[in-house]
Amino acid sequence: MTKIRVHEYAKKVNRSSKEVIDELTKINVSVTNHMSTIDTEAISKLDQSFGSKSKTTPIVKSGEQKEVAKNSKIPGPNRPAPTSGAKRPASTGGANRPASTGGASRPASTGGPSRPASTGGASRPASTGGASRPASTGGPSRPASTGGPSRPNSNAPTSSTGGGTAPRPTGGRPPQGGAPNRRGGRPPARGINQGRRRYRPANPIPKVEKPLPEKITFYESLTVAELGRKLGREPSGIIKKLFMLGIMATINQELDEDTIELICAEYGVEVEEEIRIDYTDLEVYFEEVDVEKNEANEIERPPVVTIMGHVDHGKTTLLDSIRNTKVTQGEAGGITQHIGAYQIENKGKKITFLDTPGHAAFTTMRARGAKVTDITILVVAADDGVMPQTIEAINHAKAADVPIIVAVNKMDKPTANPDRVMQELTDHGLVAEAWGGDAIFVPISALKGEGIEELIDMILLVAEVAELKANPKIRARGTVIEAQLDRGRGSAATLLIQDGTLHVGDPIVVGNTYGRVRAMISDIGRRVKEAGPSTPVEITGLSDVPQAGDRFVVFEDEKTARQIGETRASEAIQESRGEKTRITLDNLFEQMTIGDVKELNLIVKADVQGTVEAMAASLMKIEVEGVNVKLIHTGAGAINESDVTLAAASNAIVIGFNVRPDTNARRAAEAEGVDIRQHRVIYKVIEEIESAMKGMLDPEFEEKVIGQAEVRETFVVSKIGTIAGSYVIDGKITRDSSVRIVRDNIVIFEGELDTLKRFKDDAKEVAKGYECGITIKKFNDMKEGDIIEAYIMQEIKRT
Ligand SMILES: Nc1nc2c(ncn2[C@@H]2O[C@H](COP(=O)(O)OP(=O)(O)OP(=O)(O)O)[C@@H](O)[C@H]2O)c(=O)[nH]1
Repeated sequence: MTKIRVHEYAKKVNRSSKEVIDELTKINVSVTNHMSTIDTEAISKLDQSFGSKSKTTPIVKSGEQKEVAKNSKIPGPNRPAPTSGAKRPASTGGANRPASTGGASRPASTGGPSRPASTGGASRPASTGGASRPASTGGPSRPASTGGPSRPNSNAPTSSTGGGTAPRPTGGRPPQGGAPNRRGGRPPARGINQGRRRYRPANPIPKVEKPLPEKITFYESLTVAELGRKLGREPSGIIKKLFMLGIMATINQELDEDTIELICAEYGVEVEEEIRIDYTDLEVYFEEVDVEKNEANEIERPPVVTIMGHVDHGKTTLLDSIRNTKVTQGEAGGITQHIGAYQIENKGKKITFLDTPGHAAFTTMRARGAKVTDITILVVAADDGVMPQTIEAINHAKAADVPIIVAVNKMDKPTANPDRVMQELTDHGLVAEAWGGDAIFVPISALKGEGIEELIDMILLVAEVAELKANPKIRARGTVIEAQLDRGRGSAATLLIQDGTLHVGDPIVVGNTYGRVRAMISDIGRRVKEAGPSTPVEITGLSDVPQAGDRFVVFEDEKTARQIGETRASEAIQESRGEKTRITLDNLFEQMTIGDVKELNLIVKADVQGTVEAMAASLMKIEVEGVNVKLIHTGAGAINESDVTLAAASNAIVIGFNVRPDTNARRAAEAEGVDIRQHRVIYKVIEEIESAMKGMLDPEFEEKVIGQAEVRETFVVSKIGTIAGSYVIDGKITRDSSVRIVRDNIVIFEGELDTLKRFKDDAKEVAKGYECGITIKKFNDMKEGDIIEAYIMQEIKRT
């Protein structure tokens, strides 16, 4: 036998390594620890000493095992040396033993065949291994194996006994035979093992818990299992803790931030929520500017001014007046371009004016998250005073936290009463400096150009106080002021650069579209190569038409711009689809007829954003017997495939004003059966939509003339009235028809037929070529020659 290690031997004899070491010490074999090797001599000595004290296998508590234990005390010659690698296959234990008789019925064990050595049952050969005892021995046929642990060194059977030649008899014993013994046990045999340490391979090793991390991070939420993994703890432990906190959770339950914090606090672990930046969110780049503001590179930037005020108070006149006095003076030869904003220069300082007066545009932009305006000019006509839209404008400016300069206009008018304006504005929190407040009031006459200089001075003053700064050295970012589809140039968008400098050729993402700045045109129609902060420029080169108020950001390279642009575009489609699902009804018309709510979903596309808004406003005003118009999507630009997809899913009609569907859209519309209406005149759109809406109304009735009869004679009968003796000249006259009396091509009466008779009998109907007597409800003035036109109201579907 070759050398084996102490622990291997210990395992073999079911002893602890320590016991073996002690025994070795007793027999003067020096070993250091359980890994020390022992030689054959030592092994045989140990065999001898352990042979008499050998344990049974504790795991197998069957009678058989006990028997083995007994047998093991008798080192028989046939006891196999514990060298075999034969594993003990799993089995049902003493299945082959007779249950009822237990050991008693068995022949004396001593007469049995060779037994395995002290390894007990474990060393018994497998029944199929040919190592079993020969059946002829008449010995108790032991179960081949009992499910004991496989023992690497368990003995090979004593093949000398002829094992393997005869199959092990199994049939003779009831399969469950071992069970009662197992349960009932054999106390005496069991006693053998009393007081001995047992080998318990199944003993759970006390788990050493991993040290807790100092800190964990998470993004948005974690499931119990994920939190367990992060903490290095079993989910069951976390579930228990949650339970103690009154939260019933399962392993896959998502835990919110608070719960995660609570659990981590229980473990004394710090938590931090990860912040992931969504690089497709353009706002990120605006915030980035704030964070990365390099003051050294910052320069003063022109203020961006919006003019607001009540209708007819002179906003447009003021904008024109400023533009005319300042732009044309400074930029000789320039041709004013209406690109949605313009810049003036005064005493070396620039001011940018947004060209769309009124707070609607201002608010639209703000609603899109764009803060563009630095200063608001509130135009109040001195002869009219504060009006509803003046108040609205004040509120909008206040909500946006934009300083207000009051331009008291029409001062040239004899009826001008600036004091009244001041007085009225005081009620709205605008107290003039002269009255102890801090609101700036400038009396002007937009028409005559008076007071414009002072107004501009005030704008510059307010701008100075506001310390408006920007860094021209960074990549440009800002907001779309206007966008439209230009026939020759494609998508054209006026951008207001709010930070950085925009160059021709810059890769840019604008709203949900992207591209490369192909050309830039200034507000005076000049081609420019670059534009700095607060400058409005019209650019071309975008893949689609963005919307007013969309943000734009220039990227380092075109690839990034394209990726971000495309992602944003597809996300926008997803979003609109999501919204559409909420408002979409599988069958709009059906829903309308059954349901109380009647809605017509519309998608409006036009060449210019302004037209889109105008159309949207007109469409929203349409009222056809309680049917509501719902604009599910609007935009400037050609009707594209995504519009059609949206329409198809939401049962919407697509209206194109001055725009046509592109090829893909046309194909999709055909495939999906989407109705695209194209128009060039707004009222036509409205008219068509109205008729479309009528198609959704409850069924309408239409008059259908079914026949005509000519009055040939009249009879006046008391109690009945006038009977018209008539001849049906066309179609038929039915008793339930409505009638109109036509005399000399003029309808003189409309009403109901009362009686219809053929001779003396009532008739249901009288056909062409027959005579009949007709009386009409509430009409007796029939005359010869009158035509009685019979008609019915037929249900029709209005189109
Ligand atoms: N007398 C006088 N009339 C003015 C002055 N400013 C504007 N107007 C006149 O007032 C009318 C309305 O002026 P707009 O500039 O169109 O007013 P608005 O506020 O732009 O009007 P909406 O665009 O309809 O909101 C026009 O007839 C102007 O000529 C002014 O300073 N003095």
